[in-house]
Amino acid sequence: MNQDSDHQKAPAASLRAEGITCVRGERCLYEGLCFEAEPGAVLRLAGPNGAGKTTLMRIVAGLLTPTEGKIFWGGRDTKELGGDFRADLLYIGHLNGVKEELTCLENLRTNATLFGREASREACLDALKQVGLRGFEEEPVRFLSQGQHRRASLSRLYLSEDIPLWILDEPFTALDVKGVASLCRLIERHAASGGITLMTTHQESGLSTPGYRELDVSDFSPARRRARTNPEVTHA
Ligand SMILES: Nc1ncnc2c1ncn2[C@@H]1O[C@H](COP(=O)(O)OP(=O)(O)OP(=O)(O)O)[C@@H](O)[C@H]1O
Repeated sequence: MNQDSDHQKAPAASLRAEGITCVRGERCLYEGLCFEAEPGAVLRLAGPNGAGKTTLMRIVAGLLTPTEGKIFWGGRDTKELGGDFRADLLYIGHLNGVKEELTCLENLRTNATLFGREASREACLDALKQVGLRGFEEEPVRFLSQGQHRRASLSRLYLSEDIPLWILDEPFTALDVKGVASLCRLIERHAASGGITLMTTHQESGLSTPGYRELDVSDFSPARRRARTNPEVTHA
């Protein structure tokens, strides 16, 4: 656990997507997509490139409005919850979200401040140690390798174990074997304490937690739906 114990863990809530339809450009990615994730769930979004996994994570995080459908947190519409929902989630996109010109330590502290959270120097140093970046704390992020960039971004998780919902887009990309293993352990620990992780990855991670399951978003594509309702249609 991180040593910054000031943060109270928010009460566990469940996450539910109901009837999500999303049209991007000319294309309908999915229709009537639904899922429910209870406390302790690790839900991996699966599907081929372009199926709409990132899009769905952005919809859940409130960064994108679906064509139809709603997201519920603890049974309440996240649009109505607004800031109360945003305070309960941490979103790490595949673009890393770190400022190149800032050092690893400055990135962590600035990020915490942006989200209205306290993060002592000691807690930040500990988080950097957890991701193997001890010794790089004063290094501007632009001098780091791709995998170290990823680690700098993921170090935020170690300061966010009390945040109940993690949304992680391709968190394992560029990580070495040890980095993948320690991220798996962290996600498993988050789940064991009632947190929910919504994530996507194209690589097998070896995540092992009772709440792990997968949702293939392409199962909700219009072509698949048509094939289900009319079994004569065998291909998209
Ligand atoms: N801003 C946008 N405007 C229009 N279409 C977009 C936009 N962003 C993404 N798309 C389209 O939406 C579709 C889904 O993209 P998305 O990034 O969600 O897929 P993905 O399943 O995460 O793919 P990958 O596995 O390659 O990361 C793609 O066809 C993409 O071209």
